Amino acid sequence: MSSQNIVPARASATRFVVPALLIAATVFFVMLPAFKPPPFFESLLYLLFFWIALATSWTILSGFTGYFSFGHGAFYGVGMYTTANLAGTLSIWWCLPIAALLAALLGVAIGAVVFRVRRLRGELFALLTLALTIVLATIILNTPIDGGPGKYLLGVQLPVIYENSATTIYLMGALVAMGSLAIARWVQYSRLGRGLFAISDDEDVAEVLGVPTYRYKLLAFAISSGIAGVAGAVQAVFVSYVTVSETFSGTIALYVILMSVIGGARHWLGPAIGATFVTLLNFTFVSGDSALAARIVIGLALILATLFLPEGVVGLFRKRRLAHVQPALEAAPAAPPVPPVTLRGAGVAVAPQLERKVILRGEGISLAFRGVQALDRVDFEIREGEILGLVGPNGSGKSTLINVMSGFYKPDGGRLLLDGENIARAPAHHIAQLGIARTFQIPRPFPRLTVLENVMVAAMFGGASMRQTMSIVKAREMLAFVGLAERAQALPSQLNLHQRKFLELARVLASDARIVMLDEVLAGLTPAEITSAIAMVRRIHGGTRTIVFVEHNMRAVIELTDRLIVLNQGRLIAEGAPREVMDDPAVVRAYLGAPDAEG
Ligand SMILES: Nc1ncnc2c1ncn2[C@@H]1O[C@H](COP(=O)(O)OP(=O)(O)OP(=O)(O)O)[C@@H](O)[C@H]1O
Repeated sequence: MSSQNIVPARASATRFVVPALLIAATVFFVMLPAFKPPPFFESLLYLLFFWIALATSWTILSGFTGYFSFGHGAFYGVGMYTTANLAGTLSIWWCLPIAALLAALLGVAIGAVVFRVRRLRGELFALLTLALTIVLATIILNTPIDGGPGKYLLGVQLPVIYENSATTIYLMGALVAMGSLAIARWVQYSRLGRGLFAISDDEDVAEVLGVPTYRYKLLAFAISSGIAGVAGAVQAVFVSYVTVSETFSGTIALYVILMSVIGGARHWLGPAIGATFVTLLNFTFVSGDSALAARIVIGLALILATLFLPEGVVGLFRKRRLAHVQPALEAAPAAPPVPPVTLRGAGVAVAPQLERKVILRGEGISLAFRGVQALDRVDFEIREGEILGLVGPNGSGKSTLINVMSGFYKPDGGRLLLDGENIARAPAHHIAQLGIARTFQIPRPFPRLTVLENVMVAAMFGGASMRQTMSIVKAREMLAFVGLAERAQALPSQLNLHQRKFLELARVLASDARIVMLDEVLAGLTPAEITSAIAMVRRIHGGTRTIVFVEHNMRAVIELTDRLIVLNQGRLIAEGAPREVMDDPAVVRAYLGAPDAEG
């Protein structure tokens, strides 16, 4: 799936083939009425266009971003009723943009509230959109927008472009469908798309890597609902009688989901393939008077697609491509080779450390989780170019502190000063863009993006803030650095734990972070892998990069770090040169679990 998202596929000559085909198809459909096809053919094509536009619009939000909407009928309905109410007084050419705008505004208004709440993902989001459709239908039914009996559009004057106004509707449908395909394709391969696919895979990680998740989701919602609005606006003229029961019936939402899932919801062309399949099937069976048979076949297709084609029909081609590179992936070494690096001896003179500039300072950082005081007025500083060890027994607050510094959690109290600016309440993506990057204790790669794409996201959205083409170069460079060049096209599930940890390292490196926070990067590794990982951390440091190193492996801590801070039960209990700190009686007591650990 994901290998088709990737930019290099577009960097070749084929980059221009698809847009040229889209333009050619648009010209073909616009010219078609000149050849006088039978009227039923125009109607059939119009229906096809309508479903292509609607299913494609659904995919931009739900397929790309992973926020499944069951309420797409609401945005389509806004478009329907915009035309139904305005077409008597305004030209249809005005109705279409107004419908798009109103539907997009509704999408943004809902998103502005819903996307702020982390909980409202998955099935909760789906239920909410369903509820929204019901609320909207009730409002429209009980106000002059509809009023109850429905709205007739028989008096609407449509410009005649060919011989009759029916062809004008066909033309509008063709343009909306082709336009929606062009927009979906643009979104998929753009920076926005890169962010949306990352959000779909792991929204929290996307945010921590620098993707402005809230803004991107709103944008996707606006584009998606805007297209649905225009499709509805044209459909109103096509059906010429608009009722609440028809417009807001669950069928519309169900059909677009069905079409997208069958065709492939994570690809711009997937919904169009699904829409073509379902519409033609419906047409064939209904014209043969067997609507029930059509439903059975569509249902079966959905079951088969769910079972065997999780990426839809488009996934068939994608799988073949991945299978093509599989032998090369298998041939790659199991563990990335790391050049021998001379480890620096333990303990570094304290005086030069103190002279280093403080780049991040925490003052009184506190955070409690339902009664558990994970961090209790912690004061600390991180100095430029040092490797700072952050240690402490299990549950002492190390990961929580990393989470606070990366913006993953907001502290209850205290200040976090980066070059003097308080970033304690800044969004995580902003902190990433300021050059603070982190790895996760248990690696969290984007599962459906390739290894290369995973690193590209960090290069594009982190401190480096690169353009997409440059991010490929950077990602390749960083994968080579950590020894994963051969695995660039693999999916993270094809990597072992050691390699997944190195993938996380490649991500923080690609982001050009000033401060790199490594959360238990050695946990779960074999002794040989630990040696290679320690060498890698040393190489990443390169004598200048600032690293915060959270670790339980004391050999590694002593070997690597310039300075240590020790947490116990959320409090900072010691700070200083590694060996001195480890000999500190308070630290010894904390590790041995003595009750008076604060000593
Ligand atoms: N999201 C959360 N919800 C509730 N409690 C939490 C949450 N995150 C951390 N805690 C609690 O906060 C305390 C500190 O946890 P934290 O994970 O920061 O410790 P740690 O030092 O990283 O531990 P370890 O070395 O085992 O990873 C623990 O008591 C933990 O249970």
